[in-house]
Amino acid sequence: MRQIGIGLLGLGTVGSGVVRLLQDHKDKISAITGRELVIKRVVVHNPDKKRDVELPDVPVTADIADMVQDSTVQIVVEVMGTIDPAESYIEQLLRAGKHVVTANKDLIAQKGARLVDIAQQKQRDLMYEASVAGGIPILRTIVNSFAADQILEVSGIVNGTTNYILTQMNQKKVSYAAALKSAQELGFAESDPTNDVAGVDAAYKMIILTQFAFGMNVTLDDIAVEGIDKISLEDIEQAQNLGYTIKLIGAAKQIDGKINVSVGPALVPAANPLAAVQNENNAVVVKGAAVGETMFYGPGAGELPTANSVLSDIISVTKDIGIGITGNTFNNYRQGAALAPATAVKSAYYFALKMRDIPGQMLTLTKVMAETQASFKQLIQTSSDGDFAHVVMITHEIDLDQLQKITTAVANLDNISLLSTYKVL
Ligand SMILES: NC(=O)C1=CN([C@@H]2O[C@H](COP(=O)(O)OP(=O)(O)OC[C@H]3O[C@@H](n4cnc5c(N)ncnc54)[C@H](OP(=O)(O)O)[C@@H]3O)[C@@H](O)[C@H]2O)C=CC1
Ligand SMILES: N[C@@H](CC=O)C(=O)O
Repeated sequence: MRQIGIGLLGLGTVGSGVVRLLQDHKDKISAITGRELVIKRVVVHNPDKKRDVELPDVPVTADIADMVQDSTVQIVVEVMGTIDPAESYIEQLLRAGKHVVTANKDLIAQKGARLVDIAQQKQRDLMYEASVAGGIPILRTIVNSFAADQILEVSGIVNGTTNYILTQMNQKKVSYAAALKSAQELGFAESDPTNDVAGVDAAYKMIILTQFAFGMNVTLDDIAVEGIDKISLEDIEQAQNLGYTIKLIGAAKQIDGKINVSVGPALVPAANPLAAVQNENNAVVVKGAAVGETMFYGPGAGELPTANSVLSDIISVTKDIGIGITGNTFNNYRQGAALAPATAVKSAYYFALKMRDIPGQMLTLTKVMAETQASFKQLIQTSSDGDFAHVVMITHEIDLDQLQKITTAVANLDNISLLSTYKVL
């Protein structure tokens, strides 16, 4: 059987999973592709590090030139992460005639368009299924199965680390710091987890999803991004008492023909299926004009689930090589949609407030709401410790301008302070 030479750029969590799946499912992959997939070379940061996968006789070096010049390698799997030097490495590999499969959402979200152009010029494949929602095959599903539908919204939980942290805080009352440490140990978090907890990793995934769903290129500057780093155990408990779970939600929606993209924590009602998505699992809801609402669920991070998505790309590329059709872009949908203005974006909001327990406080709050032309869905006193009362207010849908006005007005009140604000789904 003819061989396809695979090169690995990175042999950490995902790279090790790719090796394991290639070794464990060798025969099935050969039966499906008609080729024997053989790892020919590995490039890592530190070639002397002990690995927990065995690759006898495969050269492991730290120099990208070794990979670029290796004529036995046809497909390179980039699972090292970061922009610099990954962007330059992939460019060199494509220009040298290699096909590239990557799980690197930072890179695809920020530099994808340029790399896609290079791949097309060189008639090479560049695929990145694992870059969004780890083990859920969402990108290929949007390309293939939603091709004829008009997508109205793509939203959900697209970061495994933050969902793991929030689940641990919710179910086991584990502290934020301890839950993050455990997500790192389990291999869900990025090597620097700042982007995970700040919502930036989810925003990169929403950039890619927006490109696939709406054919539109957005940048990080176009997205309102908020992370989970300020969420306390008290916030989580309070939400739970009211029948909600706090989740980090990414959403790209069509509003009057324009697109809004956001990432931030939201209170999800217990009856919403997203509330049941636990630990490192992700769920992506795709609403189509024809199909209605669909939801895709599965592990959003971790060694083998992510490696499975990488392998699905390797197999696609292998098939393309076999029938001589390489160089088609992963997603070729492009349209000139515009961004929706902030005032078009509406949601219900939750406000947790602490107020001095003196007469007239609820009236003061009601006045703020009336002046902002906003209305309450719920206004509840949740506790009182004598001098102070804790109050939760949930509004009907308001726009971002009203949200800002309420927040500013409350900040100017003497005896009421705002503890936290969250969107409510
Ligand atoms: N972990 C996950 O669940 C998921 C990860 N991803 C993405 O997959 C990619 C890899 O993630 P993950 O496996 O977790 O990362 P790891 O940190 O576990 O592994 C990174 C690997 O890249 C190597 N590496 C780092 N810098 C360089 C460099 N300059 N030159 C050569 N090799 C380098 C490291 O080498 P060495 O081992 O010698 O240090 C290591 O083998 C990232 O883009 C991540 O965002 C996507 C979906 C899920
Ligand atoms: N750090 C990411 C890994 C997968 O993309 C996450 O936690 O989702």
